[in-house]
Amino acid sequence: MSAVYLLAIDQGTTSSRAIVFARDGSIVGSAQREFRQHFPAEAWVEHDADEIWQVTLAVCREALTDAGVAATDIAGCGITNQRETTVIWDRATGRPVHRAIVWQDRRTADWCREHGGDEREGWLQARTGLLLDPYFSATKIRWLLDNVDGVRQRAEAGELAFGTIDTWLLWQLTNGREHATDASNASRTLLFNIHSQDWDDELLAFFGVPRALLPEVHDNAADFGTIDADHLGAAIPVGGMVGDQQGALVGQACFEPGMVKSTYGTGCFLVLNLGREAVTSRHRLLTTVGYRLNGETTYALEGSIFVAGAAIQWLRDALHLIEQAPETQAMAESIDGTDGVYLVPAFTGLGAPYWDPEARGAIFGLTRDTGIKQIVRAALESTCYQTRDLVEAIGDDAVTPTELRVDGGMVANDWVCHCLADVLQMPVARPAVIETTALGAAYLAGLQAGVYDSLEEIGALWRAQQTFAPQREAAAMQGLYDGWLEAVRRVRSE
Ligand SMILES: Nc1ncnc2c1ncn2[C@@H]1O[C@H](COP(=O)(O)OP(=O)(O)O)[C@@H](O)[C@H]1O
Ligand SMILES: O=P(O)(O)OC[C@H](O)CO
Repeated sequence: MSAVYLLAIDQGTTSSRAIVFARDGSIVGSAQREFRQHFPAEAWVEHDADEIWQVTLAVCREALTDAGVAATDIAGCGITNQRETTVIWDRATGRPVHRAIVWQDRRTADWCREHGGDEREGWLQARTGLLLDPYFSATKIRWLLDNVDGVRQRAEAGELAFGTIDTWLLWQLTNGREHATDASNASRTLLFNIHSQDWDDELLAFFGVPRALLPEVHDNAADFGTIDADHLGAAIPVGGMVGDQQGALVGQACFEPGMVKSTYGTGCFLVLNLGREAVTSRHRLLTTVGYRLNGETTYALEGSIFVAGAAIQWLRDALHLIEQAPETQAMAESIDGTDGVYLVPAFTGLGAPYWDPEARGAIFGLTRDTGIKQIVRAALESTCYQTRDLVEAIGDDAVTPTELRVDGGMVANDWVCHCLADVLQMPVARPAVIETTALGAAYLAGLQAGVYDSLEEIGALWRAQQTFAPQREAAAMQGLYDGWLEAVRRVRSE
């Protein structure tokens, strides 16, 4: 019998990746390509959905070649994606009516402000677990319906389809046969009721979105159709679909309530498994679908920090204090502390749990002795302090985790992992397979294909590459964290 492989498509904000995994979760081959970012106006961000499809198809082919695996040896494909990003296309031609509006795009901020208010926000949070914010898909769809010629009429006539990027790729991969999404992606639109697990007519009426636009919503491991043989050389079933942060929750095998993962890329997304209970946050964290399997929903609480690795990019590209991100490790290690220097990277406001779009970044505590190393270390520390802000909030809303599973480009930095363990006063585990998002999608496809029988079987495959235990004293860390809270207080707009 030939070996069994799984193909994961990871369609991110700046690049598409495809990875071929073996049954044990090891990587056999991969490929990655970046695509163009479009910034047509201040705070607007768009992607060309056709370009996304083309680069994604290309990396799938390249990954199979890199792995030396034929499409016929792939038991199933899983798709994971940048979430919320919105595409509307013509069902007859498969052509988008406009460029995709990306999750980062803020063009609907005024609409959100005008239609918000405590009562309305409470109503939305109770149904969707989310906030009224341009981040989510609903107001992006509305903008397309209101601003692109003929789109509202064509949508109402059933001629058009809406999808997040998972749905768009599935449509293309199946040559227009499948118009479907999964519960985790649907739960990021503001149109999906996370309790009834269905599109919600009252939400659709509020945002003015015709139901005819919407895809079917499946479990995360389900029959999503089959990739047409002309794309990859043989028909491949699509058995898994999941938003990327929930994909990492699965890839990190956080299957028990109270388990939490945190992904450190450009920003940072921390996701806690809530089990069957859709806890409502008092700290403006998001209640979302972690995953839905066999019709049973596991909920999750999510906190997002806008700037994590992006602060390191800023040190490199704007301040020219470093040439490469990995240099920051030795610089931080070479001093005992920042001598009271704090860097609050609120470049685009503050995310969870503050949600203060008007706040701006600052560096505090500068003296004649402050040098590059102190500023670099303060930038790394800011990511750890912001993680503690989120952990404190989820502890108050739900449960304080006992361990943090981390992934993403920034945790290649050992010093960051040590610092996280110290600031959180809890062990920080870095897994052997760092591509957790794609791995999660592959696992879901493997569940559907019968490669795995259960989440327990998948959980047993998870291995820590290294676990970092707290080394510095709790009292000293509390003192440093108090200094951070004071620095945040000083940058806030209210
Ligand atoms: N050794 C390192 N130390 C600190 N930051 C790092 C290191 N390596 C990468 N980074 C940061 O991690 C980010 C890249 O991580 P990645 O997971 O690829 O992000 P994304 O998927 O958001 O593009 C960059 O912002 C970079 O500055
Ligand atoms: O593509 P990423 O990794 O930046 O993730 C984007 C998130 O899904 C947005 O919610």
